Amino acid sequence: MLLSRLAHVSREVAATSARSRKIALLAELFRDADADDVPIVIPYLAGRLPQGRLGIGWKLLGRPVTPASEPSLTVRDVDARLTAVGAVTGTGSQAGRGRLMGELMAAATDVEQAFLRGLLTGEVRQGALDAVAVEGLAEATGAPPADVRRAVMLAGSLQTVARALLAEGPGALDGFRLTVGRPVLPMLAHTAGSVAEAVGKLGACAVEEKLDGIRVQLHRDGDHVRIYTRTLDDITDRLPELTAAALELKGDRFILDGEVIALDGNGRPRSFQEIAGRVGSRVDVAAAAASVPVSPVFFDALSVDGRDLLDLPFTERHAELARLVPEPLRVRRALVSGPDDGAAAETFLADTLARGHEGVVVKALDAPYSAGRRGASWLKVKPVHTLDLVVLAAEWGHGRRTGKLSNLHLGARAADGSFAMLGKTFKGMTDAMLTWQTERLTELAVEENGSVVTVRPELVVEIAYDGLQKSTRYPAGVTLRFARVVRYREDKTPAEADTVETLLAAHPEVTR
Ligand SMILES: Nc1ncnc2c1ncn2[C@@H]1O[C@H](COP(=O)(O)OP(=O)(O)OP(=O)(O)O)[C@@H](O)[C@H]1O
Repeated sequence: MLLSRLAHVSREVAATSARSRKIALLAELFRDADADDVPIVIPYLAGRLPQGRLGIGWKLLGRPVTPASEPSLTVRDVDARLTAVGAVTGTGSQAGRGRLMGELMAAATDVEQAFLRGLLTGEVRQGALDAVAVEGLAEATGAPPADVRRAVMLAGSLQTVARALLAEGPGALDGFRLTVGRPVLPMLAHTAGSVAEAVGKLGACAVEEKLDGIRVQLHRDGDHVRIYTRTLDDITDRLPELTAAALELKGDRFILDGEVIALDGNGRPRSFQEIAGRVGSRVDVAAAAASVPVSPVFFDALSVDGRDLLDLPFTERHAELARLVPEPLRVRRALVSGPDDGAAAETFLADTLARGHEGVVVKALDAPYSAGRRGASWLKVKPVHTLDLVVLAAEWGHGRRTGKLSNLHLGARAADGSFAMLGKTFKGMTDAMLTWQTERLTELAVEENGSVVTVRPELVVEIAYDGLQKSTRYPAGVTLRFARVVRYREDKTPAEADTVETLLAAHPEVTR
């Protein structure tokens, strides 16, 4: 497929607000795409690079190049050329990269150049596009949209499903069933302001401890155990304790969902940083396991003995979990019959906080498992408000912070897929964090204007704040009070950052 086709469709999709028109445009595009174009076309449409990071900064893109008069570049050419730019390293690499980028831009028409600039600086990012693309794909291939959606949920990737559908037709969907050994995206939670609000919304529910560790999905098939993160990375080799624990359980074919945590000598949870460090360390696993031993705590069962449990109500999935997993390895919970029983939920929250955990997750008893979605039937309640925001820019620091990128510009997702700036912060950063963020943000830089460095919106940072206040200076009409950095969330993509809409909904006192 020619890049020019994609660039024009991308422009038209962005320009129309009608969902049905977007779907029709994408369906036409998919009809013309080869299965091998898909791994490039889908991320490009959403404004993502299949290579992830390329470190192509604004300096390389800054120079204008006369555009080609006729389109000739295919999407696969462009992808290969960008991979080549990313591969140039070492002394003189900046000049080498500049030359390759110049050649690419010279081969592109003006519409293609604009598309590539947007792609490389993160501006074409269209957050809400994946859902529309699923519909477009269904229309192009004659597959039922609901079946495509479920296949995407189970495959954890639109690209994988699109490629199979375009190559083999609707029959390819049979290959995407819940299977032990193939991870699925985990179900996520919405936020509620209080336990009373959560119980009021859900009625009969389980109130569970919210453990501040790392989400894990554990697959066991006989003696084979695999462990995946919420981004579906395989971390089996880093957590030998989990494999051992899985082999002790009663069943021999299952998929469980849970959290890995570490406890100190007094049985209180160790910090998230210690667990993250442990899970992130690949080198001397035995030494890491000796200094920070971890254990799993499970809260859901997705498949048992080859039976897919996803559509069963939580009560039934939990009964299966309880059959396989002994109580000490299950999350602590209280069953609450509804709002009249709210005091029991409050007591459980207070007790959970006293034991050092960060809050609770309130779960509807009758709800299915919505893999890959932020289901309305899981509501988390934490006393400290935090938001996951995207770093849009950073300012060079002064004094002790000279040479470091310090003051962060923070954005939440807006309805159109762009990011709306909510405010700035230079608080809460450790020295190690400053060094790390300076390095990462420099790689992501797209423009430098005075002391402000604009970056590709890729880094997600967790921010604590004391409240919202009205502000005419910021696009959403509000700004954060006393925002401070808690930690970077490298396990989250910008598409998972909090939205302006949910933020405003959580603060009716400001928007009234
Ligand atoms: N009992 C539990 N049930 C479900 N998730 C739990 C539970 N205990 C801890 N968690 C963790 O909480 C997360 C659910 O919150 P959410 O979906 O908003 O993700 P999150 O943004 O990572 O949450 P946060 O940033 O508040 O930790 C899960 O991904 C999981 O890692």
